[in-house]
Amino acid sequence: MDLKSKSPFVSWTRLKKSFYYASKGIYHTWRSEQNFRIHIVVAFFVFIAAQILQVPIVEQAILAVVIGAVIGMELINTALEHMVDLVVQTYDERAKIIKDAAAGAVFVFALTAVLVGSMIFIPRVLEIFL
Ligand SMILES: Nc1ncnc2c1ncn2[C@@H]1O[C@H](COP(=O)(O)OP(=O)(O)OP(=O)(O)O)[C@@H](O)[C@H]1O
Repeated sequence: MDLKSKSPFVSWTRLKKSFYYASKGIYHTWRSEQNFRIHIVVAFFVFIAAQILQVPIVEQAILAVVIGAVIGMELINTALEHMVDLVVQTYDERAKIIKDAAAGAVFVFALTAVLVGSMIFIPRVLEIFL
């Protein structure tokens, strides 16, 4: 076997390409999905609030994980919506189930993020006002 033709352990060109395509997917979702834009803006303000309220780094990491999960799930939801639209051009009950279940998954993640955010922020905000 020709060893030179073997692909390297890490190809920087391929790595750069995959980052480029991933950023295109994120940009497309930002342009087309209102919920995605809302999640990103909320994430930004949560980060600012965490700095102002001096939330400990471990709790900030937990916030980052739940917010990242919501944003990632929104991207998967967008991919699924496009996949369904590519395959199904007419009304189909199965298409409805796929889209509704994917939207439901985003909703569950978003509710979890709100719950975690409330657990972290509400006691601190109450401490300021009470
Ligand atoms: N081909 C289809 N067959 C049956 N129901 C569909 C179909 N396409 C969409 N639907 C229903 O319409 C809803 C909205 O679908 P749509 O593709 O507009 O997504 P959306 O949730 O509005 O996404 P977006 O965030 O892009 O606005 C779906 O959740 C589903 O219930």
